[in-house]
Amino acid sequence: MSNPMEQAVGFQLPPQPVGWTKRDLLTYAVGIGAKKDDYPFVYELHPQFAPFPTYPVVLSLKGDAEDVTLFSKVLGRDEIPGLPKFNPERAVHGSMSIELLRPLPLETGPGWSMKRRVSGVHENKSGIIMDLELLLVDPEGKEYARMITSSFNVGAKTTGPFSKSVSSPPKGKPVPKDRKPDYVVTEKTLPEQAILYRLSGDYNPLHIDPSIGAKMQFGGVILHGLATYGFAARAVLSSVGSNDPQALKAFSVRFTAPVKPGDTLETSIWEVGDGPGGTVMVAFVTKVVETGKICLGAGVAHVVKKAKGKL
Ligand SMILES: CCCCCCC[C@@H](O)CC(=O)SCCNC(=O)CCNC(=O)[C@H](O)C(C)(C)COP(=O)(O)OP(=O)(O)OC[C@H]1O[C@@H](n2cnc3c(N)ncnc32)[C@H](O)[C@@H]1OP(=O)(O)O
Repeated sequence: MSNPMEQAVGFQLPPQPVGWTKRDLLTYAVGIGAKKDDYPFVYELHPQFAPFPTYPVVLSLKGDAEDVTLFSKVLGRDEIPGLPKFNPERAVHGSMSIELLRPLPLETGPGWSMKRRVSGVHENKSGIIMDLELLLVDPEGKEYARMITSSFNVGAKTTGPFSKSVSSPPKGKPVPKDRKPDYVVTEKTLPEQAILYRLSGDYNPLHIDPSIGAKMQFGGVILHGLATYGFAARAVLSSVGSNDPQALKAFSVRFTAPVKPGDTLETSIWEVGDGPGGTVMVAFVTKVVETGKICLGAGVAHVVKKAKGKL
């Protein structure tokens, strides 16, 4: 008998209304660790002010909300046929990828949305992973970003091993074992990093209520995967793309170990060849310095290489 999760693969959810303001862009920049001189992302009157390019990754949880939302209500997961009941208290973010298709505006008006479909479902010994493909479009249907986000429902089960996908994130190359990284960026997150990042729209209590992380065996609060993702994207964009907002064309990771607010993140970056459209293909990993564990693995980015200059 076929696995009931077959029905979920390719399932289209209704488009999700989304939107942002300049203030949302500034809030996101701070949530991913931008510093006081991190122009053009932290000052709206700077001549090159622009969205940090990974900004759209917040939208599947933020939607078009301007206020706090209830995390358990925004996932839309129960509408998908064939999947076992979703338990938000046993879900972690498994992976995230974004491809930027055209420059993002500084703010949106009405009519922006994300088209959404389940692009893959996988069951393994640890649980069930659902991949959701998201396409950010303006009111005329012009495409700005394509994302694949995977949620890992730890401990969920159906009839056994299963894996089916209709679309995948950009493929990378493994990090070279025979040479040192071209760049290493080390940054300490703040003990308050999660309470800052959540203001971008992910109000999952896992990142503020220590009792939830304790139940999940994390020993307390953990940082949003997408906050760590943003730290790594800043490291890659500043090293290879000279902080040019248009230089990052794709950025993809797997979340391989939890990070605690206050941990130090070390991102090791290698240029590994040509990427599509005149970009450099970049491979990277991010390590938690205090534990030595890799927290972002399978990192791949496509970046237009830029010489360092003053923005
Ligand atoms: C927008 C919607 C998003 C969803 C909502 C998210 C809301 C957020 O607020 C939540 C968060 O931000 S949580 C914080 C970020 N995420 C994390 O910290 C997770 C860190 N990773 C882990 O804990 C483990 O790797 C763990 C638990 C993921 C897996 O660990 P193990 O159980 O030890 O599994 P392992 O033995 O390593 O692998 C088993 C099989 O699973 C595959 N796999 C592992 N990691 C994967 C990943 N990240 N994505 C996809 N597949 C993955 C392995 O390949 C392996 O497969 P197989 O058995 O077929 O070989």
